[in-house]
Amino acid sequence: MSPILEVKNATRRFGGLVAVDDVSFTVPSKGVTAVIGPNGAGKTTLFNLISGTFPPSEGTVLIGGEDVTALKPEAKAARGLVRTFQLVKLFQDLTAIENVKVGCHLQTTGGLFASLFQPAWFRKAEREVEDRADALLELVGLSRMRDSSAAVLAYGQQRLLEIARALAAQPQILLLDEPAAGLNAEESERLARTIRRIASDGTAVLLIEHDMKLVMDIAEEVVVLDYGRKIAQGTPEMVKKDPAVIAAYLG
Ligand SMILES: Nc1ncnc2c1ncn2[C@@H]1O[C@H](COP(=O)(O)OP(=O)(O)OP(=O)(O)O)[C@@H](O)[C@H]1O
Repeated sequence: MSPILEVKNATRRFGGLVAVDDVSFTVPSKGVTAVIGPNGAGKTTLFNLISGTFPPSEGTVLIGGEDVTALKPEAKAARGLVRTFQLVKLFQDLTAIENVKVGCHLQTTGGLFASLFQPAWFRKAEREVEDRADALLELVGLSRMRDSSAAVLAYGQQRLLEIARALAAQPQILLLDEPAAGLNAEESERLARTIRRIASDGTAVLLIEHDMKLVMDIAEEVVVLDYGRKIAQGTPEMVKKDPAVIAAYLG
């Protein structure tokens, strides 16, 4: 399968510190790829340079074969790469459905004129957006919280809602930053099912995760970082047995 995302020899320095050191890997256009590694291994930095928060000091990032290394997050989103954050960034005063609709509206056009005068085509488009947002709430198991404001949702529900909103932009590749952080066992299980569904529906998923069980359950491919370097890559079974990985986690 041709890769949707390619990271080639990516390096990121902060002063004298090499946070990401000559890392290369590809993400196929379907399935779940995970990046793991001990604290400070460089996972967040790698995510930031993939999503465009800042560029790598050296190396390239390609989406669908196009060099997007220097592009900002919005420009990368327009090319199909969307991310969630370790800390939830929802609109707390909006309801669950409204938050997802905001994600849909990043794509739809119409503008002020249409929203004021509501011509038939606009109302139809609005209905479609609403239906899509409802389907996404269903996917993440939040239909019953549809009209509750984001602020009253439990933390785990907010994390799932953030994923629904990211999916509303119909990304080709979804970056999830520690999606299971702070979730209880039941919520993690729901999350795992949701991520598998997303991936089997044809979106590539790249995630950073500390929860090993989740990674082992859902990832087809695992990239392991330690001190900024890629020390292993392979199936969960392979990396679990890799002596370098075991040493990194024990060390
Ligand atoms: N903006 C920055 N300025 C200076 N150093 C930084 C910056 N961001 C990260 N670092 C350093 O780069 C290294 C990698 O950090 P990073 O947050 O990417 O690791 P991580 O694998 O995501 O860690 P964790 O699992 O704890 O979130 C660390 O030593 C960190 O202190």
